[in-house]
Amino acid sequence: MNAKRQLHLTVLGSGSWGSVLADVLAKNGHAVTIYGRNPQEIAEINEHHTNTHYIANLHMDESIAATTDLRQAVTGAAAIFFVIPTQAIRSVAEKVGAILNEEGNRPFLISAAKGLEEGSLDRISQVLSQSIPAAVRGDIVILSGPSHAEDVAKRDITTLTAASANDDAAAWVQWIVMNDFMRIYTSPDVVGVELGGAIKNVIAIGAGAIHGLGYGDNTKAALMTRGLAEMARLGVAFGADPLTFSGLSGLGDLIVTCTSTNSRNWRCGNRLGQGEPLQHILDTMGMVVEGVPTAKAAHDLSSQAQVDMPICEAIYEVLYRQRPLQDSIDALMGRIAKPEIDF
Ligand SMILES: NC(=O)C1=CN([C@@H]2O[C@H](COP(=O)(O)OP(=O)(O)OC[C@H]3O[C@@H](n4cnc5c(N)ncnc54)[C@H](O)[C@@H]3O)[C@@H](O)[C@H]2O)C=CC1
Ligand SMILES: O=C(CO)COP(=O)(O)O
Repeated sequence: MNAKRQLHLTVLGSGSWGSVLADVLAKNGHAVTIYGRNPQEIAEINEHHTNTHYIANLHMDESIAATTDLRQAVTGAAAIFFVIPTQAIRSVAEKVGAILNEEGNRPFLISAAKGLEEGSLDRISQVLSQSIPAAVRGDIVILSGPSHAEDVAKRDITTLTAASANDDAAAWVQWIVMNDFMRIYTSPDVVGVELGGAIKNVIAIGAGAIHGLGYGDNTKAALMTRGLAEMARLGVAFGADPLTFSGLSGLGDLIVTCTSTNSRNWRCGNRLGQGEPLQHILDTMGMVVEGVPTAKAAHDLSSQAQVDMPICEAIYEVLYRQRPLQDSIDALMGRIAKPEIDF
């Protein structure tokens, strides 16, 4: 991998995915800076090359420079990876935009986060393009797919999709991330890739919840397959290619998130299914559970666009309307009979 030309790449977010992605990029031969807001964690990365709260057993590449200084992090970067929770992206991106306006390095912007912004209901590429003017940045690329940080840290073979309106930008990201255990595909379908990554987190809360309630494999398969139909229906309403949802950022990520105890969304659902209150789960998870705010945004978006998403709606009602889980499941099963394919 060291045959690649060394680029200065910046990762914003020193949580589990940011730390592992920074490590992959550094091991690919690039000069990587990671930005975080927690001084203790940044000091731990610089001094011990670990980030134990977020990712156990990872010895990060010792060339990685960690900083709490956003200006230092983004100045001179060829690309900036946004790997912070969706709801925080706009505020960080606006600060990045102001810095780039003065520095003028015009980096590519890569989102590796998955969610919809509450209130605006925007996808992350929309948040980035609104917050950072086109004159001070390169193209926007979405990097998404089945990739639990814990498994990537172990160099488990992992596949992702790099999606951009500009094929060359997607191919560039493919080139900088790909190595002997990371295989990256490109896609022009930004809307489909982003909506798949966002909605699979909501469905994964449902998958955890049915597990916590004691349902078995048939129910899990039903939830995942009908959940996939819902994300595709939403995507098609916003111009996505329905085939994208059978790809890595749709079905692929749905599989990994709905079937793994590594998933924070699955774990949140599982604990809900066992009767724990949502707020207590969120207060003690210690990491982001993207499906919770995205369930609210998906509820608002599907209502506005008049897209039928009964499973996501049931999960929204459990999370935000205190509807008992079993009652929501019974209501789903009591719906009118219908054909399977109904775009
Ligand atoms: N963990 C994983 O396996 C994967 C996560 N993702 C996505 O990546 C995004 C980040 O997830 P994780 O790293 O797992 O979350 P995490 O909860 O492990 O870490 C989040 C990090 O963001 C930081 N942060 C939060 N608000 C911030 C702000 N305003 N400014 C600066 N930093 C801020 C936190 O301090 C923390 O370091 C999410 O959208 C997630 O869905 C995508 C693929 C894999
Ligand atoms: O997106 C992910 C894996 O691809 C991570 O999912 P969780 O946020 O549920 O852990």
